Amino acid sequence: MLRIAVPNKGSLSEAASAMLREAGYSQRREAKELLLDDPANNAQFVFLRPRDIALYVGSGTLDVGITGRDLLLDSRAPASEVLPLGFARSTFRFAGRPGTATGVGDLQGRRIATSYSGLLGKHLAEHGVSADIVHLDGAVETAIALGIADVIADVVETGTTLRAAGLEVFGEPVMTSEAVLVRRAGAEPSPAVEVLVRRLQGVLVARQYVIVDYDCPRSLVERAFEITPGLESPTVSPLADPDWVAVRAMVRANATNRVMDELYDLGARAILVTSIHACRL
Ligand SMILES: Nc1ncnc2c1ncn2[C@@H]1O[C@H](COP(=O)(O)OP(=O)(O)OP(=O)(O)O)[C@@H](O)[C@H]1O
Ligand SMILES: O=P(O)(O)OC[C@H]1O[C@H](OP(=O)(O)OP(=O)(O)O)[C@H](O)[C@@H]1O
Ligand SMILES: [Mg+2]
Repeated sequence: MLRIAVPNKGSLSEAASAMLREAGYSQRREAKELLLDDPANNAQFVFLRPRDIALYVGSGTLDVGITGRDLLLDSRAPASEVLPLGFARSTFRFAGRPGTATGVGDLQGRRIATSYSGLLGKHLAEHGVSADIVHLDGAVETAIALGIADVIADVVETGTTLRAAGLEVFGEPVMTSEAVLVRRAGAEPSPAVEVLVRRLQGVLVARQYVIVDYDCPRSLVERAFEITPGLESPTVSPLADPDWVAVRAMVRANATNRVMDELYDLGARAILVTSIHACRL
């Protein structure tokens, strides 16, 4: 049986369960459930703090888990990323009151508040900077106003929290993060994990791509293929009119309208866009 760690609360929790549900697995209905058996898929889900997931997976207690890339690195657990999952995207950055510092090189001897001491410590060491790390559980942005830190290192998404605290980012981002599927480093290949990965990849593709169908004059197909090359190559079917063909190709969902405009301008007609419910590439 495959044992899968899933975040029980926080930014990752709902999106992780939604993705697993889309991939055909059972997910809990009650936020307090800690364990969920999914006999149809020979799987068991264990709902844990996202910060602890890499530890359970790295120790081999659980087979795979969903956590944040930043949490994985912060944990220093012997687990590695198998598949990026495309949600909970964020950057990990330094911030302070305007004018405090311009980069990591200015942080020698300063007090830096963070919930990611492992990640920050490694970054400072890589830059030869010795600073005083103040470890906090959350609400790190308030630490400067309360006088216990000079700068912070924290997760930034929209920047709203920083602005509200009167802080500005400085220097290069320490890292970019998103939700990731993790496995014990060096784990043996496992058919059950491969099925999970293929299913999750199918969800990612179904979310990121649409199918475009259109009719195209035969004389223009080469130029139409440049607009819709598809993943491997577009499907072409004959039409009753020998001068026209029907074309079908996968297109990035965020390019849908640009592609439709370009096809129309080229001379394609009856351009239809359909969402993908599920797929295996
Ligand atoms: N505002 C955000 N936008 C995107 N990702 C975020 C955001 N806040 C946290 N994350 C990501 O969520 C993961 C942290 O999850 P965790 O549940 O520990 O913290 P949280 O979402 O801040 O929850 P809480 O603070 O309620 O405990 C990290 O991978 C982090 O990058
Ligand atoms: O750039 P933003 O879109 O504002 O998002 C970033 C904020 O979101 C998270 O905080 P959360 O609400 O989880 O509170 P916490 O600091 O207590 O973890 C994170 O720790 C940042 O504070
Ligand atoms: Mg938080």
